[in-house]
Amino acid sequence: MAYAIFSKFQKSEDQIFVYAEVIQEFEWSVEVTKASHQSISSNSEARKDHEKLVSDAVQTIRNTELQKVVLSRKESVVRNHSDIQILENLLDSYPIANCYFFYHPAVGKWMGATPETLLSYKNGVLQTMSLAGTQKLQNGVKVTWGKKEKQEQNLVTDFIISALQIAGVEKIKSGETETVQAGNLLHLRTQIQATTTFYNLQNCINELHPTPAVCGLPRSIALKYILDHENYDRSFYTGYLGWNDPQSQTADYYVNLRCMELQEDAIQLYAGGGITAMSDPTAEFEEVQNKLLTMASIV
Ligand SMILES: C=C(O[C@@H]1C=C(C(=O)O)C=C[C@H]1O)C(=O)O
Repeated sequence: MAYAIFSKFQKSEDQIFVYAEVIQEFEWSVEVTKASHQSISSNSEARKDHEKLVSDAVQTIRNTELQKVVLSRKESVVRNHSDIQILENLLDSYPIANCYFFYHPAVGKWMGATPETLLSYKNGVLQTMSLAGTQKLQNGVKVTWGKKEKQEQNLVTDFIISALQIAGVEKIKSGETETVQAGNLLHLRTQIQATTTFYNLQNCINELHPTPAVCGLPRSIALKYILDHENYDRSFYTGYLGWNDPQSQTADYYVNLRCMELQEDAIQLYAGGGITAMSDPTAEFEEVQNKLLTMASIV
């Protein structure tokens, strides 16, 4: 029987498994979104806090063995639409992302449009990706990437390859690094594939998650840094979600990014970015604002 999984950022916390008695497929024809185009308030307190968080991390990276850490924040915005309208806006606005709506009484309601595959599996082939580095899409402007973005994405690629090796997969191949679009943002992506058995997938996920695209390097030090400094609970943000079907031996898991938690009157938005020795606190705050905006504009 197929089942869906919704997992928190921290592996030690509860995971939600939902067994699927019925799987229904439907087609969605994309329409021009009726979204509210709400903007994110760039309140000076939030800016000051995030810039301080980033500059402290840059100092730590320069002076210790920490190489990269992903730092994030949560922002509450007013809800203007019903759950279903927000889901429609999401599907209309991000047709090439992996859009989801997850509801469970123990968890509440979460939605997202994630650009990042943690792992997908079909016909004995596992696919994953290294996704990092962010810039705003500017129509008509040739895309170039700075040293900071290339280096931070490279760290993720190297980590993924070694995690897969530890998980005992075979025939690891990585593609060219390319620029991909996610809403109004661009990222650097390298696709990576390998062969393995269906029964080794959980082991692969355990090695991969959390990748340095959402945590950092070295992983245990970055994780401790996040828990000690971020000052809020990421909950399901930067966790993973997806489904798994032992019968057809297929699986699809995504990293929970560009996501939100839906409450009665408010929506909690979550976003972050990778910090390295080369990070500029002002630019990092703007990057997080741009990511938050992908969701704020449709709720
Ligand atoms: C952490 C997030 O995104 C991740 C971090 C990125 C970056 O630092 O440039 C880019 C894509 C994602 O791997 C997020 O969207 O909240």
